[in-house]
Parts: sequence; structure tokens; C-alpha cells
Amino acid sequence: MGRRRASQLLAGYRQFLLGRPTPSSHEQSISGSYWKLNTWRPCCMFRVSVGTPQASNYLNLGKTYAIKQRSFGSAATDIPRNPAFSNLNADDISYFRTILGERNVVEDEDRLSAANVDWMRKYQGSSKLLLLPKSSQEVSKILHHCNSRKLAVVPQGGNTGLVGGSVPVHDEVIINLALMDKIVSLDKINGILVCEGGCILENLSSFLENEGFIMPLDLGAKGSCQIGGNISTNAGGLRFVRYGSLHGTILGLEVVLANGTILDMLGTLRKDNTGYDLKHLFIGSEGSLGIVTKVSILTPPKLMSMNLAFLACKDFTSCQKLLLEAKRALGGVLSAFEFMDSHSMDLVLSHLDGVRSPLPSSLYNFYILVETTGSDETYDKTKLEAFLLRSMEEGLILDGVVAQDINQSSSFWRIREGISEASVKVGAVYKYDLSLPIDQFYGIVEEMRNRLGEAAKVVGYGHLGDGNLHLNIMTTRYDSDILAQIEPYVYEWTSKHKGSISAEHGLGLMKANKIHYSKSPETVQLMVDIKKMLDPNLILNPYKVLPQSCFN
Ligand SMILES: O=C(O)CC[C@@H](O)C(=O)O
Ligand SMILES: [Zn+2]
Repeated sequence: MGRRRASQLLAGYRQFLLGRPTPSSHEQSISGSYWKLNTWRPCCMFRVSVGTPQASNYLNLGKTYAIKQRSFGSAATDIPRNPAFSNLNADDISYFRTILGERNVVEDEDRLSAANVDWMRKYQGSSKLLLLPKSSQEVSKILHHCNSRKLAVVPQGGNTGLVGGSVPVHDEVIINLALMDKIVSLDKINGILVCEGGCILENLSSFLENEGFIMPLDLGAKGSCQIGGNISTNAGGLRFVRYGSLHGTILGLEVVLANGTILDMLGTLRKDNTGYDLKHLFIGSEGSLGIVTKVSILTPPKLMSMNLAFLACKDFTSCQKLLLEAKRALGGVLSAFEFMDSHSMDLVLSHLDGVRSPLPSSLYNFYILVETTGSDETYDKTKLEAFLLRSMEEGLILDGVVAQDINQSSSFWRIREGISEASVKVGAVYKYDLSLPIDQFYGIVEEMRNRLGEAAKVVGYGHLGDGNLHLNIMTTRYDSDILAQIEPYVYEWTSKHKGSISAEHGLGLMKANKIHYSKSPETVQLMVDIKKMLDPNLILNPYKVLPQSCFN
């Protein structure tokens, strides 16, 4: 296609953009972080009462097999309580009161109900105690006591996880760092932020933005999730394609071990090769090796020129080619490359009030969000336009719209970030978070759709730029027959294609027994040895991450 045709295309495209309706003020107001706005209070770990299940329905189900799926489903995970653990008694509670004060030792049923259930209301524990320490020393005293008494604990951040990692399985004592939310320091030359583990991600982002920096991490749950929890799960999110993993951006950690030792690894140096870099053991260990109490993180400068395009593609091959083209053409300014299929789009549009597609949604099979962030508005715009133009000429993009202002940007992100929220509205949702080679990326979605037919809604979306697919399968109720058609098929398929069964959500309770699909027996054994060395009584987040059978 010649230059003339190409510029005609772009001109038509621009007209098309300008002709599109701007989202209404209602839509604008609901854009942003849904976990914050619709489900959770931003600076508090307690669930807003609307839609919260009454956990007391579950609490007395019996001590031996306490985990039940929520009321629209049957029990799916029955793990016996480890008989080596003690039961909480009145002396334990009085001791906790002496170190934390009356208010921060919570036995109130409503508050425990919220802390005992996960965000999807899929995993349900029966803890009788929630502790709210205010300092690393208090965390240390709690753990020292729990370890000597063999009381199991579950570290909990914003409780926004998707694999049952942050809620008790039985009666584990819940330790939440919500009161440890102080910013310790910011090195304004290098952008190195030091803060406590209970800081809410969105609060950190707002603080940094005022100082001319941004968090290298951004996710839909930002309004509720805590940085300590993000680190413990090694959360990926929307900026990963640009700023990489927390293994790269975390410079130091303070961690409290199971026996109460405070491990000071809170370095603020970019380079430090003195011995083993132990902080990496705790990034992604899901609270099973220690509790992250302080964090030192490298934060990139805030760049003022940001563009966001919402694009439609006819098939998945075009999405793949578009990614390659975006990496080539946009290089250093590419800051997000997110993908969703038309089924994801339909899900959001039919379940979230006030969300509208900026494109005629029924016409296209796939949608891509491409974001650029740079420091030169003209240069960045020119680059993006050249990329869009070439991709249109090549037929990779069928249609598209570039956000004209911050409100439009938010409304585009709202669609992508709203998929999770919409998925839980259907009823029961089976979530798979897979890393896959790009040529295999969408195959499993199509296979599951064929396999399940009318019995389930199957959607595929995720961080295409990082090779991370979110496969969500929804039914009105949890159903063991459906589950049997999904698992182990999805895990076997992923393993066969050399993927990972957990790209960014962790293993938690959901996939503790599935680790062998992604890790060799020798690797798992070394993990078990490390766990036993750091937590010999196995009190930290039991039943999660590693198969229980490894400890019998
Ligand atoms: O709900 C999910 O499956 C994915 C959640 C999150 O990682 C996302 O990328 O939206
Ligand atoms: Zn994700």
C-alpha cells in the first residue's frame, strides 16, 4: 500500500477518533481501580459490607476439613489440619494484648468474617484471631510467640489474591500489616523509596507522582493491595513489559522470620554482590518463608507524555505480529501491551454498569491496548502514529481509537482492568494464570472453549507483552464435573508447551499440589529443604505453595 493510501487511512482514522463519543461523566467517575472503588475501602483491609458473605455460615463447619468453596459451589479442597499445630488459648490472646494493645487484637466476628474469606469468596478459613502489628518489633514478638507455641499464622496484605494464598485454611492466626503503612524515605536523585510493607500500592503511587516518580508496578487491585503482599506474590501487572519483575526493582527488604528474627536486608544500592542475594528468596515465596515488613524499591521517573490506543484485530496472528511491530517501532516508549478477546469484552460490557466499548464491540475478535510513556510529546506521538499507520496498512489493525485525554484513557483501562471483576459476577470462576510461548498463547483458550461447549463461558486476556495469559472459565455454580474437564488438562497442556502454571498470581492454596507441572522434583525438594530450614515448625502460611505431602 502506497504512502497516499496510508495517509488517507490515517486521516479517516483520525476523523473516526474525533467522531467517537467521550465517556459520560458517570463512566469517568467509575474508571480506575475497581477493587478500591467497587469492592474495598482504599486504606483499610476490611471488606465493604455490600456483597460480603456471612462467614459465620462457614465458621463452624468442623475443624478437620474447614475449607469450603463458597455457597454456590461444592467443597473442592479438603486439606486436613496439621495436627502438630496448637490451638489458640486465652493465654495467647492475653499475651498478644500485652504486646499490641487491646484494639489491635481483633476477635470481632464481622472483622474476622472479612479476613477469613478471599476476594472471590472462593476460599474460606475459620480463624478466630486477627492481629494488627504497628512495627517490625511487634511482628517479631508475634512470630516468636507463635513459633514457640506452634501456632500457625497466615500473613495477609490487602487480601486481593486469586489463588487462596492470603486467607487461613483452618484456624491460622491472621497477621495483617495494614497499620504498618509509613513511608520511611525517598532518595529524590535515584528514585529509591523505602517504606513499610503495609503501604497500599495506590497510596505509594500517589505519593511518588507528587515527587516526580512512579511505582514500577501497577495492577487492578492497587486500591487495596499492600506492597508487602505484592512482593510476597511477586506481582506482575500492567507495567511489567516496561519495568520488569520485582526481582529487578526491589533493592532491599526487611523480613521477619518464623522464629521472630528480624532480617535486615534493606539495602538501597543498585549494585551489591556481597554473598547470596537472599532477598530474592522472599520475593514470590507467598509469606511461606517470612513476613515482609519493609521494602526498598527503585522507582522510575514520572514521564509526562503518555498515549493510549485501543485497537481491534481480526485474529490472534495479527495480535502477535502487532506485538513484534510495537516492540520494534515503539521500543523504549512502549509501556503496556495488553490483550483481550471479544469474549472478555462482552463479559465486561454485560456485567459492569456504565462501561462502554470505544469501538463497535460485536465486530472484532481481539482487542489490544498499547500504551506509550515518554518525555517528548511530539516525538512520542509521531512514533505512535507511524506505528499505527504501518500496522493499519499491513492489515494488523482493523480499527482503533487513541485516547484524547486522561478520562478517555481511564475508560479504556477500565475495560481491561474490569475483566476480573466482571468474571466473579457470573457465579463461579476458575482462574488460570499461565505463562506461555507466544506461538501457543491463545491455543488453550480455543481448546477449552471446544472442550466445554455451552457448559461454560471461556475468556482469554492478559499481558501479551509478557507472554502471560489469563484464562478465566465461568459457570453459574462450582461443579466438580466441569472442574474435572478443566484440570488437570490445563496444567498438562501448559507443561507440555513448556509454560508456567503460575505467571504472576502465585500458587497459594489453589496450586500448591500442582507445582510439579512447572518445576522438577529436585527443584521442589530444594524448596522444601529451604522451607524446613527457615520455618522448621511450618507455621508460616501452611498448606500453601508446596504440596503438603512433602512435609509428612
Ligand atoms: O482475574 C484474573 O484472572 C487476572 C487478574 C489480573 O492479574 C489482571 O491482569 O487483570
Ligand atoms: Zn494479570
